Amino acid sequence: MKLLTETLNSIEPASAELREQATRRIESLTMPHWALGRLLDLAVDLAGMTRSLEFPVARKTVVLMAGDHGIVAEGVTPQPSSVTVQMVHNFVAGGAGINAVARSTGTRVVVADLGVAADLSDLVSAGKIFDCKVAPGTCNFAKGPAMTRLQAVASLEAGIGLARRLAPETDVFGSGEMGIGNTSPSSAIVAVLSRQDPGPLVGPGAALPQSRLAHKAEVIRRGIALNRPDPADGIDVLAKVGGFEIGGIAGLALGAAALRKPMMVDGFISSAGALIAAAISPAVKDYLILAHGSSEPGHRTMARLLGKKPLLDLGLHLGEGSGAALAMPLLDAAREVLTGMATFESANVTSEGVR
Ligand SMILES: Cc1cc2ncn([C@H]3O[C@H](COP(=O)(O)O)[C@@H](O)[C@H]3O)c2cc1C
Ligand SMILES: O=C(O)c1cccnc1
Repeated sequence: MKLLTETLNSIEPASAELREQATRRIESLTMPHWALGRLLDLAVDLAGMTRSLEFPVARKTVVLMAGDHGIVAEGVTPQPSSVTVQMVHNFVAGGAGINAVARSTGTRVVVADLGVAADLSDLVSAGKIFDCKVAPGTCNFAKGPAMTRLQAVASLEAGIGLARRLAPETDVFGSGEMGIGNTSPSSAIVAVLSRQDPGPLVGPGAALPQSRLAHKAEVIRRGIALNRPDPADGIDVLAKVGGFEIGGIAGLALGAAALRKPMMVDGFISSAGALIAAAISPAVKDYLILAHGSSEPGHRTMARLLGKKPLLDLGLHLGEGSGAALAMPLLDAAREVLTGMATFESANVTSEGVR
């Protein structure tokens, strides 16, 4: 609890002064007013987060958190839990979607076991993954809480610990996850925090047939009614209906914000983690960038709660951090625009009629 408290105490809002300076600089650059659109909004955001007009974004790290879910016993996903550990081996071997996308954008991928229901000691002792296992899978939240409050705090602190450990070699964090069944806790989290029925927020996840969606929604509805998570208490929501990797993502977001570093939020599950972080500390939102709009239906509500517009809209619904890795080059473009463009004055271009 000490690490969490200390982290929460050191999160400050982004700098309004640096946002203002970035805006003034952009208005002096040789283009019609705000002609690079949301790339410029991104540049302003990054200046405010990092307190620098020359914000560093070169070193990008997606932290891929893995965990299993007791709710899988309710038939809410077409896949068996064993796919989680199989995919962890695939990530380490470089063969997954995230590995391919990350290679193409110069993004490093690190894998952490937050709660996989399998023995991963071989990969841990080989230094291939971080061992942050809270427990081998959550409990079934249709029958009781997914985890204890202590475990929820442990998962948050594991994420904070990863942010701190990776910070010396990271300018921008990205969130990623793997955990069969994890669209169900994510749907529960957005339902609780938006105070809505889960029905319209629930989607197919990893290809659950349309005919099973009503069942998935009903399981989640029952889990919420049974556990009665308190929407005003993010740790309680995480403990009652969350997941260990979701707690890890929330912790990563808190840790990054405390370090004044941006975190690129991936899709549906990562946004659930971001929502938990924001429920615990609203100022964390200043340090979050929403990479893309997931095709999972509840994601629009998540984006609204986070107060963010996704950068990309490509129909992605893979997770793993793939959308976060894909959006990373936009940060380089934002930096280059702010630092590399000429001003009207320096290039001797008239700004008449532009401002
Ligand atoms: C082979 C495979 C690779 C994946 N990579 C990410 N996910 C994604 O699908 C899972 C969530 O969907 P649900 O809640 O329906 O189980 C998560 O592991 C998520 O990362 C995958 C799923 C599968 C099957
Ligand atoms: O948007 C996502 O992150 C997502 C959606 C479905 C399944 N897995 C991940």
